[in-house]
Amino acid sequence: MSDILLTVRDVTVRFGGVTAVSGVSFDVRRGEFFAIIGPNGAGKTTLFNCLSGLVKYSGEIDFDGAPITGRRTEQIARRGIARTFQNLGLFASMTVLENVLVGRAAKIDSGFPSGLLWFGRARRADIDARQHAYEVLDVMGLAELAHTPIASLSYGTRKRIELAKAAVSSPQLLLLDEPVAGLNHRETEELVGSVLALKEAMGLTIALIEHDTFLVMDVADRILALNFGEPIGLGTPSEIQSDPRVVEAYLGSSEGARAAAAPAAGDGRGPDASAELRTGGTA
Ligand SMILES: Nc1ncnc2c1ncn2[C@@H]1O[C@H](COP(=O)(O)OP(=O)(O)OP(=O)(O)O)[C@@H](O)[C@H]1O
Repeated sequence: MSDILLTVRDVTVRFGGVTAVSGVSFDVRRGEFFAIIGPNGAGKTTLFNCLSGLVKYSGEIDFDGAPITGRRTEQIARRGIARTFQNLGLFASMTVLENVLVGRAAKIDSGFPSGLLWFGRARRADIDARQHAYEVLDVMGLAELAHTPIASLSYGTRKRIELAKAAVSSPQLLLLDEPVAGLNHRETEELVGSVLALKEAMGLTIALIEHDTFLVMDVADRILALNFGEPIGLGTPSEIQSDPRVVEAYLGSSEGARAAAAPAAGDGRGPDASAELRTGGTA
């Protein structure tokens, strides 16, 4: 089995006159925590939409040794790519467990004929799904909320339920689209803790889009930086942090790039732009 789970080769997306993603190539290794950063409009969400089969693109994407280019969203989900979105997709009147089980349904082939002919098997699948949903909630420390209606939970907890819903399909690759947007410090820590616990327990590979660069530098194994749809840097957090092109994109000036390349902060030669990137400068 190859060490590489996902390969993106020369992917380009155009919307009319706008090139949202331009010639992007990268690999994601099995078990890796991979992050995509970039200023507003850099093409991050569009790139995720390519991975989920939601937009048409030129180029090639392979997942787990086979092409997924041209595949429909449901086919890609069944192959093992799950995703959270920026907006919550939960049913407020349903319980936590019921919502999480909606995520499991994406994985199960419970078409009418098989449900009819294999009642015993379908019932078994339902029991297994519930058990697995409890296990996922338990890993996240949320099992006691299983029968609580979503409507009575805080926004931060709902975000974690959204995560459980994506994880319950036992994906190989979990795509997280700005999962901590709108969360306070404590809620952010809880959500990141849940992501890392799930990654460990389920052997997940994670790809994350995130504006909070401090968080990205803290959790990612490798980072891809985009600007105006183009890849401008790919490497470890420390490589990205000291990459003049990345710093320039964030600060919008070559002055920033020079400052980032400086050997140390506070040497009297200007602002420490790499510190800005480290501590969560606006993405
Ligand atoms: N459906 C669409 N139709 C036309 N243009 C689009 C569409 N979706 C995205 N774009 C444009 O493509 C570019 C990239 O957008 P995208 O949302 O991928 O960026 P992003 O990095 O995710 O931004 P943000 O951080 O603000 O979410 C932008 O110029 C955006 O306006």
